[in-house]
Amino acid sequence: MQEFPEVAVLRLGHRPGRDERMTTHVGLTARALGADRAVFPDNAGQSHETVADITDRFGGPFDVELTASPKALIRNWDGRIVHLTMYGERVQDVEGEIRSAHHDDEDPLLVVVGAEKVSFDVYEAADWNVGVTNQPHSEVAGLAVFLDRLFEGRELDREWVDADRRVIPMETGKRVESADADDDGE
Ligand SMILES: C[S@@+](CC[C@H](N)C(=O)[O-])C[C@H]1O[C@@H](n2cnc3c(N)ncnc32)[C@H](O)[C@@H]1O
Repeated sequence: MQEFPEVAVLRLGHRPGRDERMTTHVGLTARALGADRAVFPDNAGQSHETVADITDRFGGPFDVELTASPKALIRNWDGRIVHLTMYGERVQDVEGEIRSAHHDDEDPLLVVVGAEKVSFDVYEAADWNVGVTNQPHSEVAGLAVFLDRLFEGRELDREWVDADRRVIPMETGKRVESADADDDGE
């Protein structure tokens, strides 16, 4: 994809046990749909491991990190912040402004998604509070639609580097090849 400043996704809040799959899926969705990095709270070690393992096998570049203080990350973020929330402005109304700012900026963009109730200081810290519909649904769905709008679909054509394996798209059936097949001239 064309080089624009970094897009990082912060998962704010993680309830061990209950949120394991959701936090993992926030990371996998961030990776698959074009973000550069995901940051999880430091009690989400299992999700961190899973996302790192998928990146090792299916390629990157993509980083996943843990933080002891997600709120400090927001407070000290040197760039713009989007907070995804059902109470926010409609994504279709603000996506153009966010995209232009991201293209013009040299600073990274932080996309924040919650788990449970998000405190008001996050709404205030955000440059944009963005709703993907104003209906309650999921952080994974909201993130996927937002990233696809931000990148205007270009993320779907992304090339993956340092992958061990590659899925070959098929009309029917499942085919996964070793990425080394290219090196062997196959
Ligand atoms: C299950 S919801 C919990 C939200 C919680 N009720 C609150 O008031 O913050 C978890 C996260 O999903 C995301 N989310 C849910 N619905 C959304 C929507 N319509 N648009 C954007 N993000 C949404 C938000 O990031 C939210 O923090």
